[in-house]
Amino acid sequence: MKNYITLSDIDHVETIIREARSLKSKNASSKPGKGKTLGMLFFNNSLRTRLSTEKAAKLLGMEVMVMNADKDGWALEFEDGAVMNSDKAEHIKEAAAVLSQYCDIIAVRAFPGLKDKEKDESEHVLNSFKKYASVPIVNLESATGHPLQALTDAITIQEFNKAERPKVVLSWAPHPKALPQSVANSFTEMMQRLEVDFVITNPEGYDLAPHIRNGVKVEHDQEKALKDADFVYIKNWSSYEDYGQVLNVEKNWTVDQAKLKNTNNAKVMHCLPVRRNVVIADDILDSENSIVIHQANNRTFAAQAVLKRILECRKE
Ligand SMILES: NCCC[C@H](NC(=O)CCC(=O)O)C(=O)O
Ligand SMILES: NC(=O)OP(=O)(O)O
Repeated sequence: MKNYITLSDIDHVETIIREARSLKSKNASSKPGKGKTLGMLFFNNSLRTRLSTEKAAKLLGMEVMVMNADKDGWALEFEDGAVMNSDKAEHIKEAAAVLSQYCDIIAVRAFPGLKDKEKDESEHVLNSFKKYASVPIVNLESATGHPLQALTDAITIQEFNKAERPKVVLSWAPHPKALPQSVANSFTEMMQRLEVDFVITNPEGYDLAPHIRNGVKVEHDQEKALKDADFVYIKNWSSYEDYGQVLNVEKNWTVDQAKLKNTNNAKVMHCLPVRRNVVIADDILDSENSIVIHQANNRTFAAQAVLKRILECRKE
């Protein structure tokens, strides 16, 4: 694996899930990261991604440097040929080249602006790092995807699954802020690569991008969609059609125990952080149905499997 920017960087999803689970089950003794440095740049807040990726890198023997790039670094210019006489002090060309001398892998979190669809879809931040850095790039959640989260989610579903072909439902939930589609996008892409029956449920106006859905069934009736579900993944995202907007939704989409009634005693997942009683009710989060804490733990092993692959590829 050269980079981990989108799920398409994984050839065989089952193999890397197996590897992550095996890393989880034993204390890694080999340290393929010895003498190597991971640099992590955050343009947005994080708890899990930041700490689980740092932990994963250290388990592999790596040194880790973390920077809150939005607060502590120079404001970066990404446009080629820009006349930098305003607020941007440093160009990505220099920043990425310099970082590549300090780090063996660069990991970046950069959410979408949610104003300009084309700009967000071009993934200009991640792709500029890829273009101007000379080391591998890892996506820590970008404008359109969160592939480390999706790998975590696949591991978690496999661990809890009892059915031959489980029914997995991605259910949109309300949120006061406009959030990225990234988590929902990567989860949707990942589910298409697993042996599951996958359904998305969201209000009208909230359908994910057609190239992400790729023919996946969208059921606008949440109750219908949840019927017989084995796993319910709950997540808010802002509108794709009315790009980045929070639309008026009449029905109550918050998931609570009453809504799980017709499921197959579904396990409930969320990437976290979750706003209690807006996205998911307390009566789920504090119940046996919730596997969100277990899921968050798997972030470490997903990151460990990905970093290990990248380190091994660099050695060849
Ligand atoms: N990586 C996990 C989720 C990150 C982000 N959530 C948030 O920004 C929530 C913030 C809040 O609840 O105010 C998202 O949905 O993509
Ligand atoms: N799930 C996740 O990415 O969490 P953080 O935003 O806290 O990193």
